[in-house]
Amino acid sequence: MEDKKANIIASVCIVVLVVVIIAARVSLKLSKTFYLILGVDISLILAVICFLIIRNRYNRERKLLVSRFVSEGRELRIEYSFLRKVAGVPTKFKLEDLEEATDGFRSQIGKGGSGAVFKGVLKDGSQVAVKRIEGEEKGEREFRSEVSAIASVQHKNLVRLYGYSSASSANRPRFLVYDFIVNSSLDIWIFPDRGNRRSGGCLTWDQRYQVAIDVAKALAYLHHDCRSKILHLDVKPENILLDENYRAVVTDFGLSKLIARDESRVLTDIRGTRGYLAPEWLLEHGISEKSDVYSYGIVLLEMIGGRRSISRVEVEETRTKKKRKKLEYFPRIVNQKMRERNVMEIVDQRMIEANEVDEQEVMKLACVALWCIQEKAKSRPDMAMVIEMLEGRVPVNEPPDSEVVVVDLLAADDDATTGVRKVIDIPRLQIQRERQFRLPSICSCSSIISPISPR
Ligand SMILES: Nc1ncnc2c1ncn2[C@@H]1O[C@H](COP(=O)(O)OP(=O)(O)OP(=O)(O)O)[C@@H](O)[C@H]1O
Repeated sequence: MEDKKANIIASVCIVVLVVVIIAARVSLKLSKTFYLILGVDISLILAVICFLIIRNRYNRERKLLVSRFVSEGRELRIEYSFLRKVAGVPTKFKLEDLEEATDGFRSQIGKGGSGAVFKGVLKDGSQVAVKRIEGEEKGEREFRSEVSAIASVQHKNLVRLYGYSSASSANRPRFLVYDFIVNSSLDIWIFPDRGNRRSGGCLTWDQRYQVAIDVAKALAYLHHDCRSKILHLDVKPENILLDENYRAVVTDFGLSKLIARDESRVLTDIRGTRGYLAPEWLLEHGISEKSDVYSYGIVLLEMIGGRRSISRVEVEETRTKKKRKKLEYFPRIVNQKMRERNVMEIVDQRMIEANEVDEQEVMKLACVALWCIQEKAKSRPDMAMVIEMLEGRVPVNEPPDSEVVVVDLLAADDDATTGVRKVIDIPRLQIQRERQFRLPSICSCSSIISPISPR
């Protein structure tokens, strides 16, 4: 616009000067004054033409420079976003992007303690799982620990955090965007259909064994190979996703804790899911990576048996013949059967029927699991050692005859039998020594932690 204006003014000036020359020629003939006016006019016309040439050249160069900067900037931005992707740096999404990706949060694929999870497709075609984190204070804490823990980790058995969207105001939900893992979580592949939770099918023995190794590798990486030690603190089948090849991908870092490499224990508020909690949450001073090892041990047992570590079974009273529900602690049964050399009796019946189970491997997995759930944290192996044992590079000895504490065995509600996380309230828990729960052998269950009052 500016250019056009200047060109018009210059052209008008030239025309005026030419008109002046013509008028002077007509009125003054070839007099001295005419030549003077002609000289001045020609100099002015030349000056205007020079000005136009210089100005246009300057403008052309400026435009070239600007367009070069713009294209370089675009290239830089593309390169930067590529590098972010390669380095795994999470992207910050706008709420509208996520609304568009999830078609207005329509297809819910799961629901956890912190909020619902939706399936979505991003503009570049990537399939994602969008987790909506609700709750003001708790939501913010979970959001922060999840982003800080997972943003810095890269491992094929850990879910990739694609991005996030933080709340614009305090009471609005936050979002975490993960890679979509097609086969959902392990629980639906190992526990038979439970009415409220659909069953995905029955994972084969080989697949279960592989999942055990994959999860061990993910945890070993978090515990030993990251700049800070990362404690997951919520290891359970619901937080182990299965990809298209039924390989495990550990997710949900909402409760995780980063601790310095040289810190061996850390004091923190009690968190996790009933049924998977290590006894040191209440019995010792602080927790450590061995608390994850404990939860992992419970998951191993659940994979072998195709049942929760704590379940309600119906029993008939011998005297009254009345039916009543009783809580059964699976690790205790595993221990007994192992001692009696009847380990195949604890295996998921569906795998036995398919005739696909290797007894030696069952023995090995059960022993590793019982090592992992030892009462004393220091008696448990670390995750690196678990991998060595599972992959057969280190022999697995029979676990020692030590006490194992059952956390929440007498919980009044059903949480421990469903894997649903509940905030655990310490003042409402007490530790009791219950003789009738003493196990006869390797894994003796002598302490019960139960709520003082039912919820
Ligand atoms: N990345 C993902 N890809 C596919 N499905 C997912 C993904 N993340 C979560 N899900 C599904 O959503 C469910 C809920 O996940 P979420 O992590 O919110 O809750 P949870 O682990 O069950 O409970 P809590 O958060 O209380 O421990 C999972 O069990 C799984 O079925």
